[in-house]
Parts: sequence; structure tokens; C-alpha cells
Amino acid sequence: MRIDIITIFPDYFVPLELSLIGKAREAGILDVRLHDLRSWTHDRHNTVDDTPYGGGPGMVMKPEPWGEALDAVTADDPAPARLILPTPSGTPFTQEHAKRLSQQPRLVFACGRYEGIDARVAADAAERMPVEELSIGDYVLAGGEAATLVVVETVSRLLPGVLGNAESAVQDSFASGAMENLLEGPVYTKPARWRDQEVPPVLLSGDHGAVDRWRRHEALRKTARNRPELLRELAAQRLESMDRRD
Ligand SMILES: Nc1cc(-c2ccc3ccn(Cc4ccc(CN5CCCC5)cc4)c3c2)n[nH]1
Repeated sequence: MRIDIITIFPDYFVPLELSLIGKAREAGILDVRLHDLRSWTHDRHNTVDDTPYGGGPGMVMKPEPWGEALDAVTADDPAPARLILPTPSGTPFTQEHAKRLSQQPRLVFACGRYEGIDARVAADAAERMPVEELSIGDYVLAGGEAATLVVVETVSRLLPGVLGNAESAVQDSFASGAMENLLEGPVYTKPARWRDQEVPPVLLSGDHGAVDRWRRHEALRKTARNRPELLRELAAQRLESMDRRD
């Protein structure tokens, strides 16, 4: 997968040189390219923002630099680029969304700052490529960079070869399958006793059936405590599938 990131803060993405994603880049699984938006400004001050039409607080990012940057970044590779626009007003980013994005050959991230990017940029890009506005949560960041890091990390760890067999994305909470849509319960490792706390004996029993039942019970308990609304969804899905079978 090729990932292009356009930002006025390229240094924000130094973390993508580290750890799993850094190794995936070295292995050629991921091709991450950073672009400084100011490279597509032509005035002495490299201006990227201006006051909002209609008044209001703050500044808005000018369309011209974005138009030129997106043209340049998507011109050189035939694979259809999908433009990802982090924004507080986007569709909620979920694990399902990450799985869909991990199937794409190319993602281009436009990291806004100030109060956002002139709306005509997304409208113009949509004439040439799929554009997705997405939110990573109901809170307002200072710009799109942190959201882009979250999406790139979530998507990258789903790519074959990125996670060693030491980790596995299959058992992720929100993953489909046996523990579908449940939060994962507690995890333990050696020593079996630490600061007077014992690891739950079932985990040392070697009885894999009992271990699976215990883990499912813990996942249900944690989901009921932290995300009860997920249980309602799960119950509704179960009822629906039972109704379909009847
Ligand atoms: N999930 C999530 C994503 C983000 C995010 C993503 C990109 C940008 C670019 C700039 N900002 C700051 C920012 C500040 C204020 C407003 C709200 N204003 C009210 C009137 C016009 C706009 C919007 C945007 C971002 C924030 N935040 N949270």
C-alpha cells in the first residue's frame, strides 16, 4: 500500500519511522510519503490560510495550495488514490472502516489545520477520486495530523506481514468472529503471582474450553460495564439472525 500524507507539519509523522510501521516500510509492505503543503505556495510567506468568508473565528486553509498539492501527489501513480480528509464533522472511523481502507492500493491524507480546509477542495477532488471525510472521535483536535496517525496505524496493522506472528489482529476487540463486537477482557503473563495477585487459575489449567468460556465471560462483563450499548446492538443482531433462521 502507498500512503501519501500532505501536511504543514511533516515532523508530526516521525513516529511512522518507528516500530511496526517503520519495519513495514523497510520491508516494502508500506510506502509512506510525506509532503509539506507549503511546497505548493508561491508567495514570500508561503501563505496557506486566510480569513473565513461570512466571518467567524479563526482562519481557513486556502484552496489553491491544496489543489496543486493533490494534483501533484495523485499525478504520478495509476493506482486509484482515495482521499481521506480527517475532520470533526466526518463519518465515525471504526475497525470495519479500517478493514475496508486496508484493501485499498493507495490512500492520500489531507491534514487540515486552523478551522479546516476550504470546502471546494474536497468537492473538486471528488470529481477525480473517492473522498472520505472521517472523524476519529467526538472531540476537536488542533488539526488532522493526530487523526491521520490513528488511521494509518489502525489500517497498517491489518496489512499482511505488518504484525509479526507475535501479535495478531484477529482477536482485536470489535473484530468479527467468536468475540464479535465485544471488548477484550484482561490479559496476563508470567509471573503467576505478583504483588500478592494471582493469575486466574483457569488460565493455568490447560483446559482450552474452560479458558475460552472464561475469556468470553470476562469480555461480556467488560462490555456490559464499559460499553453497554454494544451489547444492545449484539442482542439485536442475534435476534435478527435467529428470526431469519425461523
Ligand atoms: N475527530 C477529529 C478530527 C479533528 C480535526 C481534523 C482536522 C482538522 C483541521 C482543523 N481542525 C481543527 C478544528 C477546529 C475547530 C473546528 C470547528 N469550527 C467550527 C466552525 C468551523 C470549524 C473544526 C476543526 C481539525 C480537527 N478533530 N477531531
